[in-house]
Amino acid sequence: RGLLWEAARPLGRTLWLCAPSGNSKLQASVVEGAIWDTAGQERFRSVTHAYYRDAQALLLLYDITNKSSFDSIRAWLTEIHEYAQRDVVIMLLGNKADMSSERVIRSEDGETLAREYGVPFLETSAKTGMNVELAFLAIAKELKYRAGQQANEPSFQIRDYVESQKKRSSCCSFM
Ligand SMILES: Nc1nc2c(ncn2[C@@H]2O[C@H](COP(=O)(O)OP(=O)(O)OP(=O)(O)O)[C@@H](O)[C@H]2O)c(=O)[nH]1
Repeated sequence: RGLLWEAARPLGRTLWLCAPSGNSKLQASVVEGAIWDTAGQERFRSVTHAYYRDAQALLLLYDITNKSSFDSIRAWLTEIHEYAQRDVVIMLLGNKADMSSERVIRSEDGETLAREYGVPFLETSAKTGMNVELAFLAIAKELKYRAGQQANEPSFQIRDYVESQKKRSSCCSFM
């Protein structure tokens, strides 16, 4: 296992069932994809391009307990702008939200940065699973919308969807 294995690991495969609406006959297609976990460290930069260059979506994670991980997001966004597909779906995630006692990055700071770059934002926890499904679901809905876009179909806005679902989960979390 060399540099390439350390730079990116396959996390799993996805199967999207796409059924474009507005068709008289149901045309469902199964689209297969792959999810890769790429390394964040500087020393892998030159290698990780190869893994995200053709990606349809990128989840950009920082650690809410680690300021340098947050500070490197701007550099990643600049790099993505240079190397990734022009229409790539990007989502910013502030991970380790379960570690509130060690938090150094406020949720508002993540939101402000995301707004600046026009990307959706969520705080997540890989430990508790908080918002993990929502992040992947939002990306899947965006890609499905793009793939089957019909002329008179209402447009799907990933940022609005994430914001509405975030509100919905916080409004009902006490129930
Ligand atoms: N409490 C908590 N720990 C987490 C969470 N996500 C990851 N960790 C822990 O953080 C450590 C680093 O996780 P990794 O997934 O290796 O982090 P990474 O950013 O992918 O690291 P690189 O691959 O080196 O870029 C591990 O010990 C994980 O168990 C989380 O949401 N909450």
